[in-house]
Amino acid sequence: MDVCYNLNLNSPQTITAVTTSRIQELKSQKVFEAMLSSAAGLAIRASQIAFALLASLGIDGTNYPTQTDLKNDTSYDYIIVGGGSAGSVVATRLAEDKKNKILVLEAGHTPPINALLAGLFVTLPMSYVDYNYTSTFDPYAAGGQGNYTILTAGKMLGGSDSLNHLLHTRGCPDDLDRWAKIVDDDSWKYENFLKYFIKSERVDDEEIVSTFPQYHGTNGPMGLTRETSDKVAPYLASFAEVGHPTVLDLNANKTQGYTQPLYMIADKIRQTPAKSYLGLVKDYSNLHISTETRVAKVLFKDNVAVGVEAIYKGKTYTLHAKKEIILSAGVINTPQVLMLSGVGPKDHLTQMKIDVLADLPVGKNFTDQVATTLVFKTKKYLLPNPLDLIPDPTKVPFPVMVGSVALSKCKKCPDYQVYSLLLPHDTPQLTLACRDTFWYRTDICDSWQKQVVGRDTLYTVLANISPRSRGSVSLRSTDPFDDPEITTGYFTDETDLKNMVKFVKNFIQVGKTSYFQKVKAELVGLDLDECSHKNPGSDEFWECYILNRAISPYHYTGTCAMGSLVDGSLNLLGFKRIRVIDASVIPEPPKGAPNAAVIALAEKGADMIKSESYY
Ligand SMILES: Cc1cc2nc3c(=O)[nH]c(=O)nc-3n(C[C@H](O)[C@H](O)[C@H](O)COP(=O)(O)OP(=O)(O)OC[C@H]3O[C@@H](n4cnc5c(N)ncnc54)[C@H](O)[C@@H]3O)c2cc1C
Repeated sequence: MDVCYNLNLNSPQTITAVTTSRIQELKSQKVFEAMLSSAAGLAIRASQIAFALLASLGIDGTNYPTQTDLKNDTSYDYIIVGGGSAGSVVATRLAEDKKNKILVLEAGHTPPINALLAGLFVTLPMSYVDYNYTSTFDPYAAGGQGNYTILTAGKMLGGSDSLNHLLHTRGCPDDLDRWAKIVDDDSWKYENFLKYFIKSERVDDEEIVSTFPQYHGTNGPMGLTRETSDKVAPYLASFAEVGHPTVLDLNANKTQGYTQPLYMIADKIRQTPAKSYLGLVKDYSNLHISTETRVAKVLFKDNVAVGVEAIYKGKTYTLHAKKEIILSAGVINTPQVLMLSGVGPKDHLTQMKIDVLADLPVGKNFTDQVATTLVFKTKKYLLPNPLDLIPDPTKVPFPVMVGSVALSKCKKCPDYQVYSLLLPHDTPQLTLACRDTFWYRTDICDSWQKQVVGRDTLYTVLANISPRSRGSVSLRSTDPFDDPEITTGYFTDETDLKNMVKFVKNFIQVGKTSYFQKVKAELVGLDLDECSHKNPGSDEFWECYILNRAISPYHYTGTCAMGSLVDGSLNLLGFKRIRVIDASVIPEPPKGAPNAAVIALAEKGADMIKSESYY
């Protein structure tokens, strides 16, 4: 078997063998070698090593609850599987009531210190705090990544929130109203759900709070700060010139327009539920957390969930839940745990030789807001000489704009969302975005980098926030440590490709505005070999471009969807004392990045648990 190398920060041996197919592919494309030989790669590696050393000194340890000593056959009131975005919120809210004895089982580690520093987010993927998942072979929509889509997922307390891109976007009120209809439960309607967004937030921006007091919270655990950079002003004006207004906040009464992002950062620290929520209860004696502990399966007695089987350092523990088990292992792993427990599609479980407890569509409906990238180069004009910049690890290292756009002015909700980064000329920033954040092939990133020498760049990730295509998560084997099989399903519904072409054409109109003309803006990277036979600018060309430059923005949802797998109270259908509370229950994605909705959903989930008679 071919083996490639990945830096493992947790281990004294910094090189570990990793074997997923895409990572093998990356090796064959010499990404890692290129990283090691380039200035950008060296910078990443140097900071990974530096922060590994800090982490190994335990400098970050005080931010989180201490490790519990697992004992076989112990009983708890609630067992939470996965201490990620949702699991941390539920654990905190339940632990606040000291009568509850809570156990959180988290497969990953305590986050390293670079997970708390926004400017270092690029150092986290492909390290030991990432599952390093890849899709199944996909020559149709994953060409730009070497035929396997990279599907980053956080493997640490705080889950994917501990390594995500920090953008706080709630989506559109209509999202919640649709979910309410799906489960026929008005408590999910936006007007009733808004309180959970508010409860989770501590917005540190006077202008937003004073303009929209009815929409925002100022006392919640998740601190939020708005980026304010004067560098983006001419760009915002350009988007306004083509009909997309500049707004103060996309999370209040307006959900369309361009704005500067509200980041999950406060007091210079990344806000993750692991730190911001669990940190509040970290010293409570009723909260028990075991990291590096993989839940293999849920144990049922008849149709009642009574415990879990978990593996810590090679030893298997049986742990009992007197009241409930809450599955919060995320869109990829919650279905894995359920299927290993005998709950899933009958044919698939039978094929895997797993006894079937319930035939349910677990793992179907995998949804991701598939994206593509558009790169404008502009005159070396706006941004200062990068040599004058002193990188600040507590800040996102470049100005960003978020745009939410509907193609029709009559629509209530946006159709696509963009994250536009302003990258200074002659820095490795473009390579960091292209190769080390969105994992394009090295030859693509090298070519883009060459084409922007001496020029500033507007690097835009454009996501289809209402995709119709669906993929799936299934088991590769019955080994709980084996990666599940993930098929993204990107563009399997052809409407998505047609719509994406419309979105791209709508977005690039900005190239015609007065400012873009003044700075001689020009799209780069349109000379891709795969599309050389297409007429540039035609719909066919853009379809080809999109398929060959498709990426995941890592906004997965839907594999245990409300309505088909869980009810409006997030109870697993057909079973008792078991809920799913994480992004997997979201039946249709929110019209924005999902984390804000996941955290609010977990707040609501905790309230629903508290309303049970046995609580
Ligand atoms: C690179 C990246 C960038 C992103 N950027 C943004 C952004 O800017 N804004 C935004 O809103 N959203 C963003 N997202 C998405 C957002 O972070 C996720 O939607 C959200 O974190 C999902 O929360 P969750 O609780 O469902 O799962 P997670 O937060 O992933 O938590 C699942 C947890 O369960 C643990 N686990 C898994 N299996 C087991 C098991 N068998 N036993 C025990 N524990 C287990 C995992 O280790 C993990 O800690 C991004 C995601 C990624 C990966």
